[in-house]
Amino acid sequence: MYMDRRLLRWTVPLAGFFAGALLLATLGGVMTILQAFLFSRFVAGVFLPQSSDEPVARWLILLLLVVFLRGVFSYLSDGLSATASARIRERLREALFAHLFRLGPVYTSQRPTGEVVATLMEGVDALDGYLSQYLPQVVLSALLPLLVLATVFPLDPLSGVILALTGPLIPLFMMLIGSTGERLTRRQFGALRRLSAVLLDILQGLRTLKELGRSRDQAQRVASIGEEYRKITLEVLRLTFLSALALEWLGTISTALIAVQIGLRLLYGHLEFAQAFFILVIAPDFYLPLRTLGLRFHAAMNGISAAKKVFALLEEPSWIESGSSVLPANAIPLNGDIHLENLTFTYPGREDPSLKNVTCTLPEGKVTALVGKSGSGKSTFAYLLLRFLTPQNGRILVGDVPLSSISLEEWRKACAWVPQRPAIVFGSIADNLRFADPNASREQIQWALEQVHLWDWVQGLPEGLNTLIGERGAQMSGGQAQRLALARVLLRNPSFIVLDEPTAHVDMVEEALLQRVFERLFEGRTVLLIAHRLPVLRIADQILVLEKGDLVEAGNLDTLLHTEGRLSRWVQQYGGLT
Ligand SMILES: Nc1ncnc2c1ncn2[C@@H]1O[C@H](COP(=O)(O)OP(=O)(O)OP(=O)(O)O)[C@@H](O)[C@H]1O
Repeated sequence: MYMDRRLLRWTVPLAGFFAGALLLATLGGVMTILQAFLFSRFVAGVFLPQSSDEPVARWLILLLLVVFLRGVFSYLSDGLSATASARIRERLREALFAHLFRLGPVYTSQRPTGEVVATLMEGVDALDGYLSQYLPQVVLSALLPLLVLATVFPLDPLSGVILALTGPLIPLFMMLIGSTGERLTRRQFGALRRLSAVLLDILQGLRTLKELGRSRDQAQRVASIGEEYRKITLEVLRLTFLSALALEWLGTISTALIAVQIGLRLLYGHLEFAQAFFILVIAPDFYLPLRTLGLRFHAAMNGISAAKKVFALLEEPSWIESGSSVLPANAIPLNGDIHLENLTFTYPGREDPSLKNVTCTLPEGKVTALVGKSGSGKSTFAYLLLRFLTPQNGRILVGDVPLSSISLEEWRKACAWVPQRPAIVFGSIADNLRFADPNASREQIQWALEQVHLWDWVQGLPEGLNTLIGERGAQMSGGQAQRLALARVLLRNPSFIVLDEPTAHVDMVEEALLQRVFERLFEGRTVLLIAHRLPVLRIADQILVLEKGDLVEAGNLDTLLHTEGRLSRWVQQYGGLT
């Protein structure tokens, strides 16, 4: 039988639900046998003259009661397994989200978002068929036929032998088609993930694609993956229908075998009518759980393929150490100079380190700018400080305390990161600010917005702070989105800030506004400013120059400009600091 051990482990905390569902389904099975018995007695009572003194009305009332109870047991059993499945999926999704947070932005940025979303949404939902239908059915398909067999054998051993011999043909058939089914569903799920990834990428980059006139190519790309998905889905459906047909056929032939031998023996008077009729009525119910297992097998295959992807993501090793807090929380210095000592980092799968033996200090309360050509290691440097990555060699000290001994949670509270395009989530302006501090009062929010010169704008909006801003801040300009992100930083009041040149994509007016915001924001805080343009260096107290992962220059702007080095050469080559 197809089982996934890792998924089974997740069912353990809800074993009570599954046991309840199985118990109720077994009671339903007992009701099925009783129903067949009462039905055969009722029919015998109505149609056979020698049974005229049979309490027919009583059989009928009992029969109706049993049918009702069977329905109730089946409803409750389905409800319990569906609830267990929903809870497991909810917990799995929570665990996946938590793990994605642990993996951090470096991991998510190198995976297609659509693929991760498909695993989180469709992938986890695909487990439902496995958990709520297939898993209980595996047990029931062994239990219920045994129950029927135990009832039929004492009544009529010959029919019992035929049932016992034909029953295993169904699981045998399922095992034969199992590997083909598994291969096909794995391909189907893979195609679905690819389709989701491509669609999301296209939607996110639609404007660029239109500008480049490449939207038609992308439509063809979607069409070709869609076609691949259609073909594989049809193959899966063909296999599903063919196997359903074969299972029906096996069940019907086996029931017919029972019917023929019972009919003949009835004809020659070797069997009583009520007994023969009972066996005939109950025979299909012997095969039913096995056939149902066969039909649910495809849902299970889907679930197993999805489980592989879900657990692959869940077991993805993190590049971040959580850090063990050796000091009491109030004794951890979350400010002080930040020292980097011989820091080296190589991305998994890469040969060359992206940062080589870097040693420097970010002085407390000062602004350090980081410059270097694209790919020189600026983001890697920042990610190591933010602990999105853990260095393979060297260490970072905050004051005298190694960063690795500070708990990740404490450190994250002390840091703020403002990327070039900050995340503005769909929700109100207030929601976007409370992202940083869920307990922030209206006054604090107003204060933060005033500091970043957004309060007048917010007041002019019809719904003020409750105005909805779209995904990626669709109704805000780039500069306003930046300032909203800076208001969040103010609310959090961190001691260390990393900014990835926030003025890179804004006009001169906005840049001037941002400069004023920076003055207030940087006051008394240690700042690392990744600079992509030279004018921004004027704000910095210290400049670090990176080249291919090496720290090649460090000093203040005047010193570096008057030294023959990279920075002065770049200023001469690419324009001044205006
Ligand atoms: N996730 C990753 N996996 C493997 N290699 C990576 C990864 N991220 C960055 N690199 C490599 O590490 C080196 C430094 O990259 P990094 O992003 O730190 O440079 P950068 O100076 O920030 O560049 P940019 O200014 O273009 O953002 C580059 O060679 C890059 O290809």
